[in-house]
Amino acid sequence: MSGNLASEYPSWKKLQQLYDAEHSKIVLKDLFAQDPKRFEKFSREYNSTSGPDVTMLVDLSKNLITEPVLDTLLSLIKEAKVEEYRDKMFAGEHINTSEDRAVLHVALRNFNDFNISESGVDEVQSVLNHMKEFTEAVRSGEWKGYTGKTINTIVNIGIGGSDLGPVMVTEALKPYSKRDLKAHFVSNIDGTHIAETLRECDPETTLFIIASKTFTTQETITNAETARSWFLESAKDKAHVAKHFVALSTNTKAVTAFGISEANMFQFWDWVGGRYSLWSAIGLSIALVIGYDNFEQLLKGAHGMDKHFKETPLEKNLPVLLAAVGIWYNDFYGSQTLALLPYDQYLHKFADYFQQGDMESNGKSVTKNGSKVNYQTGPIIWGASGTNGQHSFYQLVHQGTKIIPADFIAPTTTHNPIENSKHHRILLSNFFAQPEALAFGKTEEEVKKELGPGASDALIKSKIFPGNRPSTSIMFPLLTPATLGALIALYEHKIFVQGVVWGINSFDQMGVELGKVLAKNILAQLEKPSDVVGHDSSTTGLIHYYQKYRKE
Ligand SMILES: O=P(O)(O)OC[C@H]1O[C@@H](O)[C@H](O)[C@@H](O)[C@@H]1O
Repeated sequence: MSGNLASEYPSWKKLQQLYDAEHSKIVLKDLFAQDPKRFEKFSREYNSTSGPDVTMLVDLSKNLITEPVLDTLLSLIKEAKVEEYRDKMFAGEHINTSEDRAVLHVALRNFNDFNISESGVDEVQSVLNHMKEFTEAVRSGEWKGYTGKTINTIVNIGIGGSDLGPVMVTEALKPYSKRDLKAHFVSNIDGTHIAETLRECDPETTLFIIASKTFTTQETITNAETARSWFLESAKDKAHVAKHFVALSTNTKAVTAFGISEANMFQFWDWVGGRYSLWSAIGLSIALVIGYDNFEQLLKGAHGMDKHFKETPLEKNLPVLLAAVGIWYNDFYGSQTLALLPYDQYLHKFADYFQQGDMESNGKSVTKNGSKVNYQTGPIIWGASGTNGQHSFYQLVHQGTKIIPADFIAPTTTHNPIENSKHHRILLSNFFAQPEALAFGKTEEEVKKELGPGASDALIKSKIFPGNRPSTSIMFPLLTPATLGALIALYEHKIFVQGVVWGINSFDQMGVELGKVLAKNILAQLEKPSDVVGHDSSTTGLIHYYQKYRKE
């Protein structure tokens, strides 16, 4: 994050030479045949050294790497001063230079371990205490709605980082949830989202959580106002809002102007980036759903990974290793994407979550110094939970023209061992088989043997799997709150390492602003065709079409 161009580091040049000279010789089938210890060499086991016990296996051996490649990637990470910038982050230095802010999501899950001095850090525990007290009051039924009934439904209204984390985590930790507390998440400005949600809510028993760091986001404020009007249609008296609306925000003024009292506001700080905010008050819906103690386990699991990231040498450091292989594909193999493929239904929102986490962080093309990069930065993140993806897009992953690095993620044990864990054994057999098929493929000879004499050449060719397609496999015993915390933190720090190497600022999001400004301008012009000025003919034509056919 020095702002240097990555391509100017000596190791970058060496990697390019290695790629040019070696990549055609990096053939997984041969590498495994030549080295019976390849798995031992390229896999790492993580065991937490603080907080709850978390263990995780990260197997990098099915990646297109050799020891010289990995060593050079680690040298690149050293040359980019990742360790120095990591320490700056943990020390609260303002590494988000364009916004002059510290980047301290790690302080939200620190529990007084690392010494971090930045204003607000000393308030973290008191907000956690407030969250604990509140969640316990709601979950126990002590917190009553305006007619004296207990709360049985929560609606989190937020978007981006104020939505995706809570959605992903509440889904992932469903086994720990209070099943009689229904949770909804409204994000989209499309009125359908709030309208369909409100149809399932009773104003007497619903709690709205307005989650917005800035409390100015158009979607969230509009949805929150709609929810308040809907609520007041029944409750009538504005004084009842206090029992049914709470806010999670850094903006006290806007929260109180909305009509939510400060007592019902859960604060956080400008050093918490939206896409890193599930650990903050933004996690209130998570704490309500899984209980405060489980929420704390999530934080502690993440802290364990923070400690690992901060204290482990590069060659054993999991976020660093994931970042290293990602750079190798992204910048030398020319891969455009990274597929996140959890073989765990509870993680079905994991890829959605890291779409924002990774793409909003590293989707940049100028360095911190303002130089245009001459290499690829953040990958396109996508994915689906196994085995659904297998019956949809895996065809392209196996036999298409692109190299698609993929992370396969699975628990050894399921929360739902139904039918004697039969489902889980089938699921995991697929989890083991897919990376194997990707890596080793199927040769022409094997296809011929299988088809027997007389098979047409075209049929034979269509059944060949080229193999040598890379993947990383991540396993852990069970998807517990602490394990999930560690897994999320693993990817957060991977993103950090890559951002530092690429010299970009992973913590601003200037690219989301332009469209918002244009939309505001257009909104004021939608009334009549003569108001539509200052656009290209396409945009004008589209707005005119809308004006001609709309019915309101
Ligand atoms: O929490 P807020 O302020 O409403 O912001 C929501 C989202 O707003 C988007 O514009 C930002 O790109 C995201 O990073 C952010 O998470």
